[in-house]
Amino acid sequence: MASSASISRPRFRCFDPTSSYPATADHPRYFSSAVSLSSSSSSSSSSSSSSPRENGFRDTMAISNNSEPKIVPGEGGYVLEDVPHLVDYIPDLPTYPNPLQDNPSYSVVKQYFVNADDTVAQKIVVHKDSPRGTHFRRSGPRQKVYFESDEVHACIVTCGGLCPGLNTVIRELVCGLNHMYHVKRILGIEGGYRGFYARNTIPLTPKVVNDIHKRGGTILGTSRGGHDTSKIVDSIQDRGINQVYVIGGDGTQRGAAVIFEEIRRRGLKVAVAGIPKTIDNDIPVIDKSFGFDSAVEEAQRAINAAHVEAESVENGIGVVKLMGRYSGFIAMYATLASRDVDCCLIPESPFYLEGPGGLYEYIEKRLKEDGHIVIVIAEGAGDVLLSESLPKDEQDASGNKLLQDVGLWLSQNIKDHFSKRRKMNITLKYIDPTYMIRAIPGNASDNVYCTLLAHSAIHGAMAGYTGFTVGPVNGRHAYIPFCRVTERQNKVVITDRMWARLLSSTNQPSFLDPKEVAKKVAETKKEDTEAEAQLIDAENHVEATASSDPKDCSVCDPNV
Ligand SMILES: Nc1ncnc2c1ncn2[C@@H]1O[C@H](COP(=O)(O)OP(=O)(O)O)[C@@H](O)[C@H]1O
Ligand SMILES: O=P(O)(O)OC[C@H]1O[C@](O)(COP(=O)(O)O)[C@@H](O)[C@@H]1O
Ligand SMILES: [Mg+2]
Repeated sequence: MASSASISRPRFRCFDPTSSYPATADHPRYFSSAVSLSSSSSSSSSSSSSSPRENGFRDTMAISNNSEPKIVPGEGGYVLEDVPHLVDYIPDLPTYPNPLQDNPSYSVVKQYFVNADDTVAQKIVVHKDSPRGTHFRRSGPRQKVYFESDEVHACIVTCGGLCPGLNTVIRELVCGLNHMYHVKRILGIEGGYRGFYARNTIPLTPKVVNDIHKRGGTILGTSRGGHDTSKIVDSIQDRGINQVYVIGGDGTQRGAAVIFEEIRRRGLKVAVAGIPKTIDNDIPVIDKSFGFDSAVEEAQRAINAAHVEAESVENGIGVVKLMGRYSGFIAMYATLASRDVDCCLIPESPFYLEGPGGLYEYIEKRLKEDGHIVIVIAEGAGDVLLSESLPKDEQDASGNKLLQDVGLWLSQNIKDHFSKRRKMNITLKYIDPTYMIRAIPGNASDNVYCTLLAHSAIHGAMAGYTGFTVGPVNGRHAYIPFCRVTERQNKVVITDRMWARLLSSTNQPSFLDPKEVAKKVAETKKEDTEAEAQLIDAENHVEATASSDPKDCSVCDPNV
């Protein structure tokens, strides 16, 4: 679902020749301005007996807080957007054989360990002459790990809104760490980010989490706001935590990115791994977020009820409001799945009520032809119309825009229009299942998906990767740098085939004038071409910088 139309460009920086670190089997040299340290680390010796603030603590060392994207060019326009690794800022860390090699469940697998060079292509539809394009490091277990089992002290935190499958991810992190890597010390941080410094922790064991995947919500609790980076990292240091698993949406991943930066600045041997959670499916790059399928499935029940109500009366109108603050994926997929919906309204596709081609005209047509209509509206749709009539500008504790009830507003407007102005007898039922679709446990396929996400995160952290988010890219799980999942939101592209399929299945008006459509298609094509040109630039750029005076930055800036 991540659209090629909104490919964002990597930011290319100067190649800093002082920034190289020793190549390892799993970790080839790359070009970046990553930090270099003046002395070797002894932090790998941290173990269960290490005292607070000694656990890889290197506060006094001069470490740059500047972490640039790690861009590795290859042949034919190949670009690897790599994730950070602990050895980027703590060289000479010892490695250990992966305990999975002795695990009877896994040792039977031929080629169980991922090849160090495996990467996953972001774009898989290519032309004969197109560049190979952006790739991400393939996730999975590595032959060597950077933590000994009894050295690991992991923590798990859940932040932001609820989502089906949260408890499954927690469960699989705990069981995966324990069963695959024999990790015994795992802490649950209560109540989101602020829990690091203001709440209790819960020791998590496979026994404690055994049944939690059958429950909705998160056993750890969650919150918005309350992200205080230095207090959080102090708490990580004080507790001797060296693996941080953060489950949350775009805001949470942004928070994890700054935690990672601070950890890196302090020179701590602490891996930070993000597991993307968003019921709205608005995280870019990854194919789909966990819980999304469960939510779409649950939304069917509300749509079904609206349909039954609407078709049982004369001029019946069913309005269902679904989640989707900025992205209309839930509404779009719920509509496509249901086939009972006559009109789907999402934030990405502006609509209007009055006049030819407007919503009222379409409703009247449906009522005349079918006797009823079902409308699905995402909560962020029609935001402009709504704020014109009811101006209000509020935010939640995380800075997300607080929305007014568009379903109620639309229902009232439809009633006023048909009853008062058109003098038609209509019966409108408004159903708002908002929180019902996210408070459920994950369904079967989401539960399997959550397991893979948790395992990817564990393998990555054990292998020493840090500052990354996990997720499938074109079906293969990968490690994605935080910046790539936070730089924009995934949105329904209304010039893509999926939205066209929806328009064709509901037969609703597009609410767009044909000139606007042509303009959008042209914009999309231009963005695609620019993104491809950027990839070629990337390769040329790195070649040029590697062979030029590193102080000459004119080659670094594509605008020069
Ligand atoms: N830019 C940011 N920097 C640091 N923390 C952030 C940032 N944006 C959000 N957060 C924190 O991430 C957590 C979750 O964010 P929120 O937007 O509520 O949910 P989600 O992660 O689901 O998008 C909150 O505790 C919030 O304070
Ligand atoms: O009322 P709350 O808990 O703030 O949550 C409502 C919001 O959460 C969302 O599901 C998205 O939240 P996240 O960013 O946490 O995934 C929106 O669709 C919705 O507006
Ligand atoms: Mg969010």
